[in-house]
Amino acid sequence: MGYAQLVIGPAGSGKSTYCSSLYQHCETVGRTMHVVNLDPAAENFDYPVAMDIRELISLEDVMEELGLGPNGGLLYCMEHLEENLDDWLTEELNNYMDDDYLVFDCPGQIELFSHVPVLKNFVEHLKRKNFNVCAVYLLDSQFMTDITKFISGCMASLSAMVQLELPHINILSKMDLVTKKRDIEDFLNPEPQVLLSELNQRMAPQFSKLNKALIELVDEYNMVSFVPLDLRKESSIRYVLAQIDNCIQYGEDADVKIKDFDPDEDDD
Ligand SMILES: Nc1nc2c(ncn2[C@@H]2O[C@H](COP(=O)(O)OP(=O)(O)OP(=O)(O)O)[C@@H](O)[C@H]2O)c(=O)[nH]1
Ligand SMILES: [Mg+2]
Repeated sequence: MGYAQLVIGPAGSGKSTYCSSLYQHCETVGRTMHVVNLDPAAENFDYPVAMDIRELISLEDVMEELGLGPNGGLLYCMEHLEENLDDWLTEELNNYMDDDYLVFDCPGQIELFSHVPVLKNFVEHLKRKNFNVCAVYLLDSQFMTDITKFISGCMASLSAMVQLELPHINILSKMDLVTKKRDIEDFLNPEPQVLLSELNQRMAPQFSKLNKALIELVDEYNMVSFVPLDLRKESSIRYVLAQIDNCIQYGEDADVKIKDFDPDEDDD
């Protein structure tokens, strides 16, 4: 059994920075994990790249040879990845062993996890290869400062949740940029009634029915739980990682193994 995080979220939400901070954290605590680059447009990395989509296909080539723009080119690259799951990905995954922990740094184009099936098929492939996978959805705390942005962030996260059908953890990134902690707290543990009245204040009266339906949706799916992440704090990274590990049952088998090798136990 392998373990994997699929790190997704809008462009610039801090996915690659999160991956590299997570990598450093794991180094510090003596834990092995591998970060995989799935962004064909990425150029600079703050983490050692364990697997790299750019070895399969280069965005530059695609744009040049097919005359595509950056976003169309990216979709082409991802579809190419989808077509190569059985050979390229399978071969790459063969380099990893049973208990390995992989973190996939995904591109930020939102259509990848809301419209096209590539990530869904990618995840299905990982599952077939015996990986426990969790979606880690990053949302920039800077976009959580008012109710309309909050709702829009929730909807984007929900669309990924519905598409991928994975255990799903929402993370509020860049908490170091939040100066007024109280503004954010309203959104970390929101009261549906408070959200609704704020939303009604912002929107014209004819939206009140829609507002009610949206808040009910957000409330019922219990998707409003965002875990704050402040990369300056080791304790914050540790907490986020523990939540995710729990989600993919990482560490549960390890406990059993430690027991198996208990030196104090008689092996008669
Ligand atoms: N202050 C602060 N800035 C951050 C943090 N995380 C990321 N950033 C900055 O936000 C910008 C985008 O970060 P990335 O990690 O590249 O974001 P990304 O989600 O990988 O972006 P794409 O791959 O382009 O979608 C960079 O300028 C980062 O330095 C954080 O925790 N705090
Ligand atoms: Mg990135």
